[in-house]
Amino acid sequence: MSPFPSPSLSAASSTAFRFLPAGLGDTEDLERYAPGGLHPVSLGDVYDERYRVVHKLGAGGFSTVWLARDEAEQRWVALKIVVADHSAAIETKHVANQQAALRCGSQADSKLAVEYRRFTIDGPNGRHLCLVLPVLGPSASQLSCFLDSRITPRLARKAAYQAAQALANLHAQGLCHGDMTTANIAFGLSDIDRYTEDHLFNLFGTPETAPLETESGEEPGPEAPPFIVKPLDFLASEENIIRWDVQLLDFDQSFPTSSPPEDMLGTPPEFLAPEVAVGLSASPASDVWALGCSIFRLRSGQGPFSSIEVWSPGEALVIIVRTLGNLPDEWQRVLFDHQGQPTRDHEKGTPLPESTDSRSLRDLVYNIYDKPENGIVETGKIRPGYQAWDEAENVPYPPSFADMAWKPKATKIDNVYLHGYDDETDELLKAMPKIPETEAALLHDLLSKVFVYDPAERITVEEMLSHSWFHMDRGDPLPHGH
Ligand SMILES: Nc1ncnc2c1ncn2[C@@H]1O[C@H](COP(=O)(O)OP(=O)(O)OP(=O)(O)O)[C@@H](O)[C@H]1O
Repeated sequence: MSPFPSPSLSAASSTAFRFLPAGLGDTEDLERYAPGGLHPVSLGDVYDERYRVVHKLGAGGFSTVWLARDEAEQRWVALKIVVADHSAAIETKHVANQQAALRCGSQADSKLAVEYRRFTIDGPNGRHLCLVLPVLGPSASQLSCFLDSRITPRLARKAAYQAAQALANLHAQGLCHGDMTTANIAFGLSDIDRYTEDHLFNLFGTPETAPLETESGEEPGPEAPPFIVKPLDFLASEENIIRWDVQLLDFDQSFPTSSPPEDMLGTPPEFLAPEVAVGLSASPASDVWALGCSIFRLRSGQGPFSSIEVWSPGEALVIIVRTLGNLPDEWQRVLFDHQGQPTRDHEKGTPLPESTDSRSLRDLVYNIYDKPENGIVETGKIRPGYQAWDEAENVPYPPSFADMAWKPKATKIDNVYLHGYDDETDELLKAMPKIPETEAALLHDLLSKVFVYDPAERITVEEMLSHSWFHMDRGDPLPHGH
């Protein structure tokens, strides 16, 4: 059990829902179609007299992102439309830093995906910042996600190296990213501008939509769109247009190394460096910690300090301590409030709870599992079958993705597909083939230089770039077509 009540869970349980789920899987938070929230976008809308919305690319905590045709330049763009409440803050807070990131990103081969331009939209829910971005493929969080999706070891090393190069590039310019997570590492697409709208629909299907309905049966007002759109799935096509290249995106939290923000970073706690979690400043070293977490997730499908119990800095520290041992003495005196945030207020704060169990970074690394040959493992045991909720989960990616990604849930162990988070799955995972020992030794060596408490002792991203784990494939040509 978590020592802190989860803010997100308690907020959700106390809120009545206005809208019925759209039944399209993972979409934006529909309740944010309200004043101050998301802009209601419909397919076919034209913004800034030139961007025609053709499909949806995704949604995040603060925005919806749309595939749009730029009629002025005859090219595809991603329109990121930020919630109204957040727009002004992003616009004013980091303009200078973003400009610096833009300058840095405009250099050839910077591996930073920076916006082409920005404008604002006035709508029923307020004024929204709208960023015009290059269209990218799936994020590393989508492609390397627990039992749903994994990337091949070779691609994991390449993507990790490129993410490290991108971060080194930023650091060399005196900037920190501030939100270095797998959600902000995205795979590129091979020349999407060569496709017409019809061609894209042939590849990925026409947009799937569902009417937006309210719990009460009343008609939604102008604050909500009439239809919700299912995001385009780049892995749903037989043709693979995803490149073996990644870019770093989202510079909303970037800052000059010389003036770190005073507030806690908005980074998901599982990527938060321990010094930041105890209330000290973010720095290039805290980016390196987050990069280490991202590298582990790229290679294994999950973060080293991820868990359903990690919602706050305090909870992240509990799992870090369980893995790396006691915090430095001074940090042990820091108190945490009931939401797991560090506080100096002795009335509101309590020390971190003592860790009762432990695990090692070494075990985490050496237990990374890989795809079995042909997606099948036979142990000789007879196991009871398991009925998946959605049989599509057990269908592997099309063959054109074979050298890039695989689905653990399409893996059969004895007669059972890998399915969910229960004791049986833990048992099934033991039968999966593990990362080769030579690679595990290198990865463990790299990560033990990253996951060091003292930021001054932590490896720099520049130093990381020469580590042998990244260069294991040196001399081996990339798979055909990459
Ligand atoms: N340039 C892009 N090209 C293609 N898809 C994109 C692009 N930018 C974002 N997306 C898609 O939109 C989703 C949301 O984007 P993003 O994570 O940047 O939003 P956000 O509101 O800043 O969210 P958060 O802060 O929660 O990460 C991403 O997961 C991705 O699927």
